[in-house]
Amino acid sequence: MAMALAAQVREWTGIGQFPSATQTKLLELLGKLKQENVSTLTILVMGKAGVGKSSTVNSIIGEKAVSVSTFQSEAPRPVIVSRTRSGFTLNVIDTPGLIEGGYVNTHALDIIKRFLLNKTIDVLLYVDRLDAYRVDNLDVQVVKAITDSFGKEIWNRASIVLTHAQLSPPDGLNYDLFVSKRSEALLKVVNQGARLKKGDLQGATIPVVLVENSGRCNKNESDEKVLPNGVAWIPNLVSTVTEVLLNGSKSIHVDKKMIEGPNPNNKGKILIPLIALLQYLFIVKPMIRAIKRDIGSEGGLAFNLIDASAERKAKSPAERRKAGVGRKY
Ligand SMILES: Nc1nc2c(ncn2[C@@H]2O[C@H](COP(=O)(O)OP(=O)(O)OP(=O)(O)O)[C@@H](O)[C@H]2O)c(=O)[nH]1
Repeated sequence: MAMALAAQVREWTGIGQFPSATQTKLLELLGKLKQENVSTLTILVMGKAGVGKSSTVNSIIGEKAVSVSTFQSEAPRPVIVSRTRSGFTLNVIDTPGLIEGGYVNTHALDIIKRFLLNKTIDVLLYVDRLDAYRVDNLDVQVVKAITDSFGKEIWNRASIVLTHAQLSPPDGLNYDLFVSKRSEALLKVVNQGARLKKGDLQGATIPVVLVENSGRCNKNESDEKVLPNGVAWIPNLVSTVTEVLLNGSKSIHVDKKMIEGPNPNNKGKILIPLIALLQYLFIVKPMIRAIKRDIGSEGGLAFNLIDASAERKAKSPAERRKAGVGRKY
């Protein structure tokens, strides 16, 4: 199995597709990782369906490594894309959308968790679109599902990616203002869904990065794809990933316990037989013993009382006999 996986790791030739300015920046970042003794980077890409997860994977790798579809495929499965470059291995895991028919697709989530068994997630890219104007409870549920699966700590290793970033905000709104409003809304969703408390995050906040996967993305004079605010987004995305990786928090290792761990909603149900056993051993059994003891002693006591009153009332020997005084019980 390990050999089969190793055989799939191809040379990261896609990097050569980027304009030289982007290549230089990417190689600089890889050099920085090497300095920090990081030789593997595994990025997990998650989010709702159709938000641009697969397109973002392809943009990072620099080639059409995973298929991009307008419609969700029949049997969605996670896909790992692995590439090496001078001793460094980049793994990007694309996952199926987490929402189906207005609900969190727990089946898809289960498949993702099983796929990740024994893998270590270095960075989570939580993808959504920039050109969406509201957040709702479904967004909170997606974040909650991710948190329930991998723990709150995963948000220490996360970055929010907003696709479709080449847009003109409505009502002539300033681009940066629009971006910050949308970012705030999503950060709120993450805080709410993950129930993050003060101090839960290693850094001050989860970084938000903008992505424009379209082939029609504007370019600067160095031929790099740029956003309306002039930022060359591919090196910016990789730079943010590097910062998250080196922020001092721990990577998330997905073990058996994590994927088979009790759903927090079922915790109570699992404890029921144990509580019943403890109740039997420490409450019911001692009660039965006490009742038995009481019956025994109460019986004797009742007979003694009859004896005593009969003895007091019985005057003649006949009366005493009739009352059973002196009879052995
Ligand atoms: N204009 C624009 N279109 C995008 C962008 N990212 C993705 N798309 C388009 O959006 C559609 C869905 O993209 P995917 O990358 O398949 O989205 P996904 O999140 O992987 O979808 P599922 O696998 O179904 O969950 C495709 O038609 C893409 O071409 C973007 O940044 N800008």
